[in-house]
Amino acid sequence: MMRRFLRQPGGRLASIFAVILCAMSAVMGSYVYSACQKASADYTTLVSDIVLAQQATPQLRAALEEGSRQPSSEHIKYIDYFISLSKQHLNNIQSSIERHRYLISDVEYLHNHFSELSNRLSDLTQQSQQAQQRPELIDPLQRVAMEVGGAQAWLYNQLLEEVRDTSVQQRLVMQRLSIAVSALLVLMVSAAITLCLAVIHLHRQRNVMHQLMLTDELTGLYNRRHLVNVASAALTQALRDRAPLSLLLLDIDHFKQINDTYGHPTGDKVLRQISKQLRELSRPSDTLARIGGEEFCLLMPNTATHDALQAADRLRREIEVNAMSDMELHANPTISIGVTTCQSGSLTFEQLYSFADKALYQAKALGRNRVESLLPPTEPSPYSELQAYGHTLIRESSDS
Ligand SMILES: Nc1nc2c(ncn2[C@@H]2O[C@H](COP(=O)(O)OP(=O)(O)OP(=O)(O)O)[C@@H](O)[C@H]2O)c(=O)[nH]1
Repeated sequence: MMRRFLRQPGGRLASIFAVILCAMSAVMGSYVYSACQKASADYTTLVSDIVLAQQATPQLRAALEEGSRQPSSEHIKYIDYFISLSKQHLNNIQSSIERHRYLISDVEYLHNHFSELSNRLSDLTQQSQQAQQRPELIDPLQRVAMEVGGAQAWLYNQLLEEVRDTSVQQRLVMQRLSIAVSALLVLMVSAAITLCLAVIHLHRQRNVMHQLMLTDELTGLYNRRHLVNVASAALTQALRDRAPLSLLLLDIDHFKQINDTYGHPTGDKVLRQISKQLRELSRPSDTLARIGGEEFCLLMPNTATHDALQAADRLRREIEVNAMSDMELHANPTISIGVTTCQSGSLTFEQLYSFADKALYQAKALGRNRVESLLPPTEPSPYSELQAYGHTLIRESSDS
């Protein structure tokens, strides 16, 4: 079923569309997922940078207190180390913010505070270097360092609040985006499924239409259009293989009487019943069609006249004996059959049909419920075979 669907151009198109939609959906889904992951990782990095920087401030304060108790160049070096550590943290945070500007909504406002703090830390470094030469300068150094530490703590608190606010907003946006993308995915997949179902439906409709075009509604047998197509191909093949091809024309006898006596619905039932029997009695390789009101045609590839006559007589007898066993008709309907054969010659279907039609006409004229044959002029005569079955061979005037 799937393979048949894919073989159709519409089916292939729908499948390609479905695959493209699914691929697009998967790409969008994974893009949103990785964007969420990246934002969360960037946020964690920035927050941990700020927390580390915040931890350096009390360490500096402790070093200053220790230094003021025992002012020595050793302690001042220690203070200097924490000042440069604070500067390093500040630089890290600045470059982290530069790299992930989207994590903070108002960067410009913080920018001035960063430059001011950076300048003050540079001044503090100079002061601590002077204090290393002159330890008595430890008090002014401590006073300024305390002020800078306060400014640092304020800035980092502000920064954390900013980052948290932005992160909450971004999480909200991401959640909405995820919902929108999920809805879009569902829509796309539904569209792809709907498209595939529509193509399958159209494909089925087309098959039904095709079937209706080739079959007869009442009996379910093939119609004349299909028979002509199959016959043309079979004649070409027969010519190529130099093989015989026979055509039987079957007509129900006195069908008008059946209609008149029992009514049209019974007539239809007779037509269906005879069709069913003809179908059961004919070979699968033969093509059986209803080509007129009560007229049928059986195309028999690879069948010589002798075999075609045998088959025709078998059909005639079966219909006469069994056709209407379950219907209350006064007498079983009978059929007359005209047979012709194309002995690997180059005939058209119309030509072949006219020979079978003439043979049928002869069968009707000779009393009905019988088989007659007529061969194309150039074909060899199966006269001796026909004698054996008690049939009459009608010869073309040109042939006799
Ligand atoms: N019930 C029914 N009758 C149909 C259908 N198609 C054609 N007929 C009838 O078939 C009858 C054919 O009548 P005729 O052509 O005179 O042939 P016949 O009565 O069989 O006589 P012979 O063929 O000479 O034996 C007509 O009455 C048509 O109305 C059909 O689909 N259903």
